[in-house]
Amino acid sequence: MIRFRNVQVAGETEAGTRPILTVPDLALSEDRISVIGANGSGKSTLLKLINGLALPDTGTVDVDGLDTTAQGAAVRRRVAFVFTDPLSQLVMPTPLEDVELSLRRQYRNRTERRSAALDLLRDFGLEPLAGQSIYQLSGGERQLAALASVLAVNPSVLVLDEPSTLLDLRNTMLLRRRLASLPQQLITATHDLDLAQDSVRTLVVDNGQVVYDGEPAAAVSFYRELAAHVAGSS
Ligand SMILES: Nc1ncnc2c1ncn2[C@@H]1O[C@H](COP(=O)(O)OP(=O)(O)OP(=O)(O)O)[C@@H](O)[C@H]1O
Repeated sequence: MIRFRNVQVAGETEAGTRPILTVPDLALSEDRISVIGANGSGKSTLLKLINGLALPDTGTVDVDGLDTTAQGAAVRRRVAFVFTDPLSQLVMPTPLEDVELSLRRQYRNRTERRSAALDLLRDFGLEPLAGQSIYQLSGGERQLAALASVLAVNPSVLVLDEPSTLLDLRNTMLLRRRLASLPQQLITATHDLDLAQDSVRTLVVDNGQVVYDGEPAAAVSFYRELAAHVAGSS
């Protein structure tokens, strides 16, 4: 269970400090949650608060009772973050080495580690590409490799920040299928309103606040009306 209490995050700008996100009280326990909203509304900030990549200026965020400020390392062992651009995630030259790096705590023995890494890559259909340079992979293959690497540490929660933005339709469908099969709790920020509906609960963030929280189809309708209203008045 993820819990936000009296959370405020402020950002420094040339004009001074301004609020970026305010979340008075939010409990996230559903296994598939999506977050939608306009550019700059605060979605990434909300996601980063869940694994301590961003810390609240006031209030607290905790995951299964672990405080993200005081117990950040323990939180990050539970909560993995998948970035939009897999190249900011993949630190090793090949998918195999990257997954092996993630597995280094679980498998001290090199042969066992390699075999476990190959098993994981096989699950993602990436075994034939295990030794390929990450720069030679397609965007979709890279995103799946980043996902495999993140899952290697056995997180209980996966936070995904616009995971399909760089993917074509086929790879987006592949990613959606792969995500649907995962046992982890998934919290996904996205501009893809189909992907947003692969969830049981959707938060709409606007101007640094959660302005709608409910069933995905209703949340998407709310967001469409909000966007149309804003576009109409500008
Ligand atoms: N460290 C920071 N200092 C100052 N402002 C920040 C900081 N981080 C984010 N912001 C600002 O806070 C607002 C929310 O940013 P955030 O990245 O959470 O939005 P988002 O909803 O994820 O946007 P997008 O859909 O474009 O990715 C933006 O106006 C951004 O410029």
